[in-house]
Amino acid sequence: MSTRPKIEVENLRLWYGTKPVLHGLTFSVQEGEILAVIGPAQSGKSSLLKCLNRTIELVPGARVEGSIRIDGRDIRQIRDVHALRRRIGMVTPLPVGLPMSIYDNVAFAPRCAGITDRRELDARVEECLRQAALWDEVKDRLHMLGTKLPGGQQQRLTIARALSHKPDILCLDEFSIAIDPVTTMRIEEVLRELRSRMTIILVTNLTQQARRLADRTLFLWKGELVELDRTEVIFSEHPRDRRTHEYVRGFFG
Ligand SMILES: Nc1ncnc2c1ncn2[C@@H]1O[C@H](COP(=O)(O)OP(=O)(O)OP(=O)(O)O)[C@@H](O)[C@H]1O
Repeated sequence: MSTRPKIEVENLRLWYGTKPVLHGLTFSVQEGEILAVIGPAQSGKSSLLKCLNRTIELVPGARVEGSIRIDGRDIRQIRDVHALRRRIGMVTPLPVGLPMSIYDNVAFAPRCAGITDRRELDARVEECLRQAALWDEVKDRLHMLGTKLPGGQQQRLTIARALSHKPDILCLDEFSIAIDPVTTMRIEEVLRELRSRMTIILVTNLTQQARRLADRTLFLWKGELVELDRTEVIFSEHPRDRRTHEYVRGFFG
């Protein structure tokens, strides 16, 4: 992990209509680290991810204050919002396969980016499916409908699609909610492999998943950043805040 901040969030506030949801978050994410964001339901974890890729702008009535910088640049100043979103791969809780073949699911973004050469596309599809630990299972049926895959494979296909943009940041929102423990472990291995190449933000209700994977863990509670520290500190007997201790021990959630 480098010590260069990839993402710098400063005094980030969010409202849906008049309802305050994020209350002035300030933190940074280092290049090449896995940062876990944990917290009970409705704490604002998914909303935070939406602020990062500016999809929050698609939510009627949402208002954002404060700043987010990626590689030192304020994301509000990025004119081409689609270019920003391509840099940030997003994996949602339930797999969202496009109604097309496995191959086309992964080739979709590169084609949109203008790649037409078949060999280049083949190579990109294979690379992304390998990175998502899915290649060996699907290489002989790439032209099968992606949505026909079982849930765990579909979620890995979603990851392959997120990687097909060649993002330098990968955000995962409760990626294991609909998949079995064995597939979850495989994807966790994939994330450990990917961390050397990209910065990863992992939103999870599973505190033990954060403990297994994250370099640092941020505890969000009712839109407030309660504590951010190295994961072993957050899960130790003595995190800084009593609420962190109670949450990770399962006293509330
Ligand atoms: N589009 C929306 N319009 C209005 N309120 C919303 C919207 N999306 C989320 N909220 C509210 O914002 C708050 C934070 O929700 P968010 O989904 O960000 O939390 P979360 O920590 O990701 O929760 P969960 O773990 O249940 O997914 C909740 O009170 C939720 O009801």
